[in-house]
Parts: sequence; structure tokens; C-alpha cells
Amino acid sequence: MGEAPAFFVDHLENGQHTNGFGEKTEPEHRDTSVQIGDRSYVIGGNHEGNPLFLGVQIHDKTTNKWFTPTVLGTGPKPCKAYSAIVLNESRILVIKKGSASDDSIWFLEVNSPFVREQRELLGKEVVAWSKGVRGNAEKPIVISGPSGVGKGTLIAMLMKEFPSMFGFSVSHTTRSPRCMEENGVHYHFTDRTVMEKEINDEKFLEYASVHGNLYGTSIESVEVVTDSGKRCILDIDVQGARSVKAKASSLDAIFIFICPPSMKELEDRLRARGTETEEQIKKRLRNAEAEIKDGESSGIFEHVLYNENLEECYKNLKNLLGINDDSPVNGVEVEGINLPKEHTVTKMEDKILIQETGEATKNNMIVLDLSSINGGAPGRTRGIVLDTVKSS
Ligand SMILES: Nc1nc2c(ncn2[C@@H]2O[C@H](COP(=O)(O)OP(=O)(O)O)[C@@H](O)[C@H]2O)c(=O)[nH]1
Ligand SMILES: Nc1ncnc2c1ncn2[C@@H]1O[C@H](COP(=O)(O)OP(=O)(O)O)[C@@H](O)[C@H]1O
Repeated sequence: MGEAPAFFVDHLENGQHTNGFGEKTEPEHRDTSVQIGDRSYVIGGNHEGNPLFLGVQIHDKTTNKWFTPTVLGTGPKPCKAYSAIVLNESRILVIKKGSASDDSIWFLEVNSPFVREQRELLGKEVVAWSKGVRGNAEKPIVISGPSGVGKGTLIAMLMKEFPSMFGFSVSHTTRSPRCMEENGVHYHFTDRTVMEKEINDEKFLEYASVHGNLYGTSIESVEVVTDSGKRCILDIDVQGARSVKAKASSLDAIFIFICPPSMKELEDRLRARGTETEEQIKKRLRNAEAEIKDGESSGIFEHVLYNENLEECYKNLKNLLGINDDSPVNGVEVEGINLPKEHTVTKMEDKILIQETGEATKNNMIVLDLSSINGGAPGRTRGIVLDTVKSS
């Protein structure tokens, strides 16, 4: 603290603070800086010597002092170069150049409500990272698997650990409620005639007859989750998954199939659960063989998880969704934003124009529309709308 890092002295001498967007050019490593009020934020290098964390340093003009703030949230890993631009007095957009497609847009919050609250709480200077994700990138998750494999258990674990991140699409069914099942929470329990009428009225995204009962996902049940800003989880059978996948107008979802370690174990779990009659158990086990075969070989499911050890399977599910133990707050795996390695950045109101540069380019432009961004630290900044404008 107090001592100016060498790179920044250089940078100030270069006088590159014209439009709140700065960049220092060194062959191997580039740092960037932006100015908000009396403060300059330098982004680059490592944070306090940790090679896994991108560094943040602050220079306060009024005191002419340097300091390293406490950095909250899982931030970006260092890379060779960054662009940064001030969005408003509380947020800096940081773009990693040429980095992995799901890791290029970040927000450094320097004076957001969360940062102010933490600053007060901790009694020191605080900034916070939040990863940017595309508005349409948080794909719904379709989970299928035979009865008793553990779908409900895994979904309940996700929802419990990440209540603000995931929402369950509550299906309609004509089967009777089990004890402990609540109408509107586990299922919308309904009559066959009512449900058939609603299916005819196009109120359902998909439906199927499973183990002798009708099950279906109403459009409304998915909308309720999406409107709440959460990522929708659907627990549906293989037929339902197939029809969701087949419809072009349907959900662009991630399809996961859960497999049991063996038929014997599946039977043991179903019996131990004690929610079905002997006849129902037999029917479910008969159907399970075909479901597993379909799940593993139909091409519907991009991911097959084996639920032998529950904790292990849950960990694998979280990994698959991009949530791991190192990033408990930052959420889900999303479709990334592929930024050109060489580019310039310009801000026009709520839009960020990223213009591809360099010899071998076609001068395409990427437009980030930030007018609908939401969320933020702690967690992701969602709602980025991205458009590519190809030069003719
Ligand atoms: N197609 C479809 N299947 C569903 C829906 N809701 C549940 N299912 C499936 O129906 C099957 C039976 O579900 P349930 O009676 O709750 O029994 P469990 O699988 O043993 O918990 C499971 O394979 C569920 O994935 C739905 O809305 N649509
Ligand atoms: N990996 C596991 N090992 C042992 N029992 C499990 C495991 N996963 C789930 N269970 C148990 O198996 C039963 C069926 O799980 P459940 O989540 O109801 O399955 P599904 O929703 O797929 O029908 C439950 O009693 C649950 O506690």
C-alpha cells in the first residue's frame, strides 16, 4: 500500500485516460485502468501474488495513495489483456481479450449497494466481481431417469443449496398425491378430463402417459419460474424430454439423464422409499429398463450421470452446471460470448460496441446491450443481450 506499482506510473505518463478507457501495451502482459471520480482502478496482474486472481489496485488522487482493496466474489483468472470501461460510478465492465467463451465479460463493482454494505460491515475498502452472462444463456435443465433413481432428491439438493438460482417447473399429473406431497409445490394434481381439455387448448409444452398416469409441463409453469429470474428445472420422463427436444419452438434446454448403478439398487430404493404399492413398483421397474436404454442411447441426453453415491452424483451435477466448490456464489454454466482477440470498445448509452480489429478480420462488430442487466455481486450479472453485426 502507498507505493505505486511500476506499471501504473508508466501508464499515467502515457496519459491514456481520455475516455475512461485505458490500456497499456506490453508484449506479454497488458493492464488496464479506468478513472471514476478521484480514483483510478488498475486491473491486471495478480491479486496479492495469487496467480489465480486478477489484480485490482486503486489510486486515490486526493491523498495520492495506492491501496489494494479487499476483493469479494469469484473473479476472473488473469489473462494476457483486458479492456475496461466505466459503466457508471458503481460498475466497471471488464472484457477479457481472447479468453474462453464463457469467461469474457466481467463486472467490477466499486460502489454498488452490495459493495457499500460490505464496506461498512468490514470497515475497509471493498470491490466485488460479478461475471456477466447472456440473458438467454441460462438454459433450462431437463432431468430424466427411471422412478426411484434419485431425480427428486438431487433436484431438492440443488434448490436447497441455491434457492435464488433454480426454480422447479411444477408439472400437472393425474396420479394421486403421496403423503407429504403438496398440491402446487410437487405437482398440480388434477383430473384427467380437465388435463385433457387443457392439452387440447394448447396449454402444455409437453405431456406423456407415464406408469398409467398423465403428466405434463404447462407453459405457465415454466413461465412462472423464468419470470422470477431463476433457471428452470424440469423433472420429466424420456418421452417428455424427446418431445421438448423435437419442438423447434420449445425450450433450448440442457438434457441430463440419471442412471442407477444397477436394477437391484433401483428396486431397493423404490421399496425403501415406500411410496408405491407392490403392483406400482413392478410397473415402474418394468418401465425402467426401456427408459434406461433410451436414456443412454437415444441421443436426447447430452449428459448421463450415475447416481451410485449421492454426494458424488450431486457434485458431478453441480460441475456439469458450472457450479463447483470454488465458486459457491457464482452460478451456472452458460453459453459464452466469443470476443475477438483484438478489438476496440466504445460505449453508447446502454450499448457497448466491440469492434474487431487486426489484419485478418472481417471487421465484425459485437454489440452488448446492457439496458436489461440484472443481478450482480454476489452472483452473476444476467440479462446481457448480444448481437453480432457483420460487415458487408
Ligand atoms: N413427460 C412428463 N413426465 C413427467 C412430468 N412430471 C413428472 N414426470 C415423470 O413422470 C414419472 C413419474 O413421476 P412420479 O410419479 O413423481 O414418480 P417418481 O419418478 O418415482 O418420483 C417420472 O419419470 C417423472 O420424471 C411432466 O410434466 N411431463
Ligand atoms: N445415491 C443414492 N443412494 C441411496 N439412496 C438414494 C440415492 N439417491 C436417492 N436415494 C433414495 O432413493 C429414493 C428415491 O429417490 P427419489 O429422489 O425419490 O427418486 P426419483 O425422483 O428419481 O423417483 C429416495 O428414498 C432417496 O432418498
